[in-house]
Amino acid sequence: MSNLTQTPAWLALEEHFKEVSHLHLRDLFNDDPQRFDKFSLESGGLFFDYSKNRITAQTMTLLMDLARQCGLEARIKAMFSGQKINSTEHRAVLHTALRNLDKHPLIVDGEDVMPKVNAVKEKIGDFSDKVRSGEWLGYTGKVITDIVNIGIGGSDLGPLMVCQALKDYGHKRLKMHFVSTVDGDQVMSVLAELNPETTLFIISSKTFTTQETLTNARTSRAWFVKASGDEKHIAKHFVAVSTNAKAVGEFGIDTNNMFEFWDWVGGRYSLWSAIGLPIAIYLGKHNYQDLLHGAYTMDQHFCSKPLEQNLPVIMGMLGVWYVNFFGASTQLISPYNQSLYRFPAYLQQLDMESNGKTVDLDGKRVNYRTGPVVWGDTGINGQHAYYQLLHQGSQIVPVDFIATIEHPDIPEPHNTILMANVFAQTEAFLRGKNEAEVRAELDIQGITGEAQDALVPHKVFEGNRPTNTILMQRLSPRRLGALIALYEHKVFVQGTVWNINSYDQWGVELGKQLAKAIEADLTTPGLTTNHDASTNGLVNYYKRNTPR
Ligand SMILES: O=P(O)(O)OC[C@H]1O[C@](O)(CO)[C@@H](O)[C@@H]1O
Repeated sequence: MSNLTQTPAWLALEEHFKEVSHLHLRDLFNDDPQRFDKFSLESGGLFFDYSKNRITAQTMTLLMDLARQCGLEARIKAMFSGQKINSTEHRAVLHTALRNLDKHPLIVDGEDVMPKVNAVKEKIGDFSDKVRSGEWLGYTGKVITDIVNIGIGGSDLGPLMVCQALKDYGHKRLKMHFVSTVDGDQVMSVLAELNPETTLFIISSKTFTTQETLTNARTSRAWFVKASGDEKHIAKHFVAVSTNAKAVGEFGIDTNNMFEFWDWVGGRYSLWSAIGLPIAIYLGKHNYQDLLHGAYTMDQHFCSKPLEQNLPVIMGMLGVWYVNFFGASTQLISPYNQSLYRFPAYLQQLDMESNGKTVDLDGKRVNYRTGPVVWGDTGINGQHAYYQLLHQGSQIVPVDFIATIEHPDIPEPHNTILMANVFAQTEAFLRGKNEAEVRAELDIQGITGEAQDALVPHKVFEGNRPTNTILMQRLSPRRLGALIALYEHKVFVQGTVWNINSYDQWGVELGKQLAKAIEADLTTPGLTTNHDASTNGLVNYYKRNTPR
């Protein structure tokens, strides 16, 4: 599919947009009492209400036509069956194999990958059992109390997000720490809290070449060896998760203490692999398995449901509708559950590293918009910060509300107030407040005449702002697994329509390359002159002022 904007469905959507873009959600709801029932569905324990979108039944029909004309169904099959859809790296994309609970063989390069997937899963289960039960002891015979995951990007965000989201299921003796940035402040503050006798470090890096991770790992190892007095104790306190056994060995970690994964698992899709080791240790292998099970349920739904009833497809195509036809450039993720506070950051990598591309699968520059800027924080904090712009600003920002019905052990009225805000915000985005309503309110307050006229334009809300709402009973491993897989597949759907490779990330390489060169400049005496004037100026300013 070479020219998306010339497909019959795209052209039909352009015409359709002219007919429906002025329609107001208030009227769409008034005209159709069944709208909520028509535009909501449930899967994997996630209830998804998409009725508050600027769509009609015809919009959905055309969006599904577009998905079909872009070959979505065949592409789903291609991914799940292990075809090398990551074309620039010649790799299969098989994070779904890691949660393939039906254990069907999956052939990559002539080999069934399931036996090795299951063997690593077993190794993770055994190791996590040992650490949790206290069988795994530190060099002085004490049980492990602190786990430090050292990794960045996909080797950090997934485990971090899940451990925080599911902390109610976490082992009470174990404290989890995550070190990602090369800013030494983070690693030094974490180390300052720790007792080397009871700390386990997990060095997580797909490539085992990432500078930030290796720098933090070396600092931690030096701290540990100094405290323990002997390198031989490393074996009890350092394990690695990687695809690169050679580099792990060179770093000084016994490869028996390495948990393997494979190049067909993308970094931002890797929490299902051994990168999930901290999750398994903290939550226990049964909860970890439940997380995988939740994702598997969503995989099954995604593979089997017709596009019209397929949650990730609907979600993905709604995103296409806003990005490509309404010109939305951002997507807000608004979880109303404090435990999900790193979920937007996790989705930022998932979505933006996947679909932040401008070149299609044939190497041609696209002539349409692709992935939006994904951003967010917990919703209730957002309401008191940036929601003003969402309600009355000049751009359209689609919002995903994510909320949980039960919050065990939280006293009322906290949850009732929280949920009231979820529903109120989605209602406010839908209906807004028109001039007549504003005037009626001001009349009641006794503000009339010129004073009223002056205030009215400021108090009017246009409404008609699109939202999705995802509800789940409670934030459990299964529900979270399904939620993460939902977003993974949504990203896949959009990447398919935009005809881009969602599984490479060349865009992060240039900065890394230049940083290496500049690092050398920073430690070379004398004036630096080999960059543009601004970069030279900044480097030289730094060199003049850095205390050495
Ligand atoms: O796991 P690694 O190889 O250390 O990479 C960490 C992260 O760095 C990136 O390659 C981007 O620089 C991500 O895709 C990846 O998740």
